[in-house]
Amino acid sequence: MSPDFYSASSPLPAGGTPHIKRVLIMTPVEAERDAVLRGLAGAPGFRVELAGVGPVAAAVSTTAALAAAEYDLVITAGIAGGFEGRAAVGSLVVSSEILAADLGAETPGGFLSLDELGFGSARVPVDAALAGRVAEALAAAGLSVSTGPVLTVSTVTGTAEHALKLAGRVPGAAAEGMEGFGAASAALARGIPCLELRSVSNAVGPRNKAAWRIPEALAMLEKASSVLPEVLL
Ligand SMILES: O=C(O)c1cccc(C(=O)CC[C@H]2O[C@@H](n3cnc4c(=O)[nH]cnc43)[C@H](O)[C@@H]2O)c1
Repeated sequence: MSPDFYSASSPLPAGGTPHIKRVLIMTPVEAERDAVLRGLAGAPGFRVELAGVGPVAAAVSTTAALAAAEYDLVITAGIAGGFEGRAAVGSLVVSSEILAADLGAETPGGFLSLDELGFGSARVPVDAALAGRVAEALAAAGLSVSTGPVLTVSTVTGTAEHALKLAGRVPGAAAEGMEGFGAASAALARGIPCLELRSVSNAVGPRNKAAWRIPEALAMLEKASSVLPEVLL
């Protein structure tokens, strides 16, 4: 998708998205759900559900939510790690694709993804036009946003070496979370488009609890959520 970084001067296409009437937003935990709900401020057409933490919990809970009601779009929304040079702490990331970065096999020659192994796919595509519209709307609201692949991992990255490995494995990797691929796989199974919206609370890399900015990331997630009704519905 181009451009990868959006500015407030990017043109915003007018109106919502005609075929989207009901949006399911999955958040890992309550604090993220509450931030999204505050941002939506009761806008009709949205339902916010808890995904749980990790890809399996997200897949199971999203599958259940999609069985209970009809939706036209599934969004995973929450805080995340941002890759250096791609998504700074305090900024937002809209997924250009959603992938399970650690689903594959380690070999003496390096990591092989599920796709390379021939066992299916560890990637769920995202509608580029939709992701672009959302990113442009967030930028037009004055928020700092980039687009790029959002990685789903089962283990939070905790070293610079592993962060570099992931960035090398996925060119343009923007953010790392733990739920997107699970929710996206549930949506894909029903033929429903999906998106991931992440608010960066920490850098992907060496563990540094003092540098986490969780309240700020939740505040940014709330602001981002307030933009969704005008751009999606
Ligand atoms: O203990 C740690 O070092 C640590 C560092 C970052 C995040 C965690 C979590 O347990 C939070 C998991 C939760 O938040 C999302 N999240 C936030 N930052 C990241 C990250 O850098 N990498 C992966 N996931 C992250 C995630 O989606 C979960 O919902 C612990």
